Amino acid sequence: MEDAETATGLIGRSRFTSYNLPHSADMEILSKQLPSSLRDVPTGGGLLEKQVAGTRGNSLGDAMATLKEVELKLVKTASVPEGPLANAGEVSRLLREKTLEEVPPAFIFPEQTRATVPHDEFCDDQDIPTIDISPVFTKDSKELEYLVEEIARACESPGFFHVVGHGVPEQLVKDAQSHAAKLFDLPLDQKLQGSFAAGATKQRRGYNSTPKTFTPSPALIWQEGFTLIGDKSGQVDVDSYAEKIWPHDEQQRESFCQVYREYGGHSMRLALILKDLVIRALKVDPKHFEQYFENLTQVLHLTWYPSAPNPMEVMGLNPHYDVGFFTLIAQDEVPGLQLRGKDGKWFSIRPVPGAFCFNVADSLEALSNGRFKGNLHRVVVNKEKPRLSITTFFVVAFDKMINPPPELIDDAHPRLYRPFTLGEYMTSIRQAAVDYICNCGHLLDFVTVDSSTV
Ligand SMILES: O=C(O)CCC(=O)C(=O)O
Ligand SMILES: [Fe+2]
Repeated sequence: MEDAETATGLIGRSRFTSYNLPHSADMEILSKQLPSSLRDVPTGGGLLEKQVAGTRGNSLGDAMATLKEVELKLVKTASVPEGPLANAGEVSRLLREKTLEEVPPAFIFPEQTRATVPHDEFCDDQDIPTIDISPVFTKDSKELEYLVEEIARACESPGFFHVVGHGVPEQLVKDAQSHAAKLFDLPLDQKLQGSFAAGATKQRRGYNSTPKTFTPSPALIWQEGFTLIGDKSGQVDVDSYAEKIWPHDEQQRESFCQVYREYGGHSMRLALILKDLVIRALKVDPKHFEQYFENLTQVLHLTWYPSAPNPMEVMGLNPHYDVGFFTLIAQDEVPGLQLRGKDGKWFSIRPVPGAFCFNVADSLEALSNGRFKGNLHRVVVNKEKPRLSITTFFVVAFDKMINPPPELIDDAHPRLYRPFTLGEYMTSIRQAAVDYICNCGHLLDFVTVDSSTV
C-alpha cells in the first residue's frame, strides 16, 4: 500500500535538508556538530516553542533531565490546563461520562501528520518474533545457546520482539494495569497533586495531564501519563507521588505503592537478564559493557490512551525512536502500538497475552555499532476502547562515553557513531535536533561519524 502516509511518514536522511534548524548563537557551535549535509540549511523560527516542545520531549528525556528554573517555568506555564478541552485528563473524564462527541481542537493533528493505518491493521505474525527466555532459568546449555542466537537475529531485525517465559508473575502485571487504570480514573485535581507542575518534583515525573511529544504541530497528544524512576536495586520512587495523591487514604496509597514496588523489582530483574542475553548475542567481551550498567536506571511510564470520537484525527504518541538501551512494554489487550517496517509501511503489533515487547533503543544501537537496530514507532487510538501500557525504559550511565567494543569495529564494519554521552544526547544534541525528530528523524543521525568535527 503506497499511501500518502508511507510517503510523508518515511522521512530518512534524504529529507534532512527540509528541516528547520535552530538559529542564534548556538548555530555556530551546532553547525560544527552537524553532518556536512546539514550545514548551511536555512534556519527556521519558533525556536523557543520548539525548545519547550523539546524539553517536554519524551517521557524518558523529561523524566531524566532536571529542568533548569527557566525551563521549569516555561513547561509549567505550558502545562497549566488551558481549559478543560485542552487537557487530556479532562477529556478522558468527559469520554467516560459519554459527554464528548468530537475531538477538541487542541488535539487535532494537521492532516499530513496523521496516521492512516488504523489500530487493528496488523503485519504477519511471523514478522515479529515471540521469544521464550525460560532457558535462562532452566540453564539447559543447548537451549540457552539457541536463545542467544534468536535474540541476536531479532535485535538485528526487526529490533522488536515479544518476550515470554520471563518469570514476571502474570498477576502482578494485571495488578499493575488495574492500579494504573484506577489512578487515571481519579478526579483530575487529585491526579494533579502528584504532578511535577504541583511541585512534587522538578522533573517531568509523576502525573502528566497534557503531554506533548515530538509533534511538528502544537497539537496535544491523546494520552495521560504517570512516570516513576527506579534504580538498579529495583526500587522505584512511587511513595513520594502516592503521598501527594492519597494524603488521607493510607490503604489506597499502600496498595498502589506495593504493586509498583514489586513491579519495579521484577522489571529490573528481567532487564538485567535481557541485557546479559543481548551482550552475549553480540559475542563480545562483556567487561566492556560493565561501565554502562553500574547505575542502570529504569523509567517506568504508565500511559492511558482514551478512546477517541474520531481516532484518526489524534495521535496517542507521535513517531519516535527510544533513546535508552532497550525498552520493555506491557501492552494490555487493546492494540495501538505501531512500528514502521523496513518497507516504510506502518503496522500494528498484535498484543501477545502475558508478553513484554522488547524494543532496541538508541544507546544499544550505538553500542552495537549499528548491528542491532531500533524502529520508529508510535501509538494510534481507536473509537471503542481506551488503551493502557506500562512502558519501562532502561537507561545506561549518563556520563560514560558510548563507544562500541573494539570487536565490533573493523574494515567491514567501520565506526558509525562518534563517542558521545547519553547525558549530552538527551540534552544539547536533542535540543539541536528537535525539528528533525519532530519530523520522524532519528536522533542517532546527529552523532554519526561524519557529523563530528574530528
Ligand atoms: O504505549 C506504548 O505501547 C508504547 C509507548 C512508547 O513507545 C513510549 O512511551 O516510548
Ligand atoms: Fe517509545
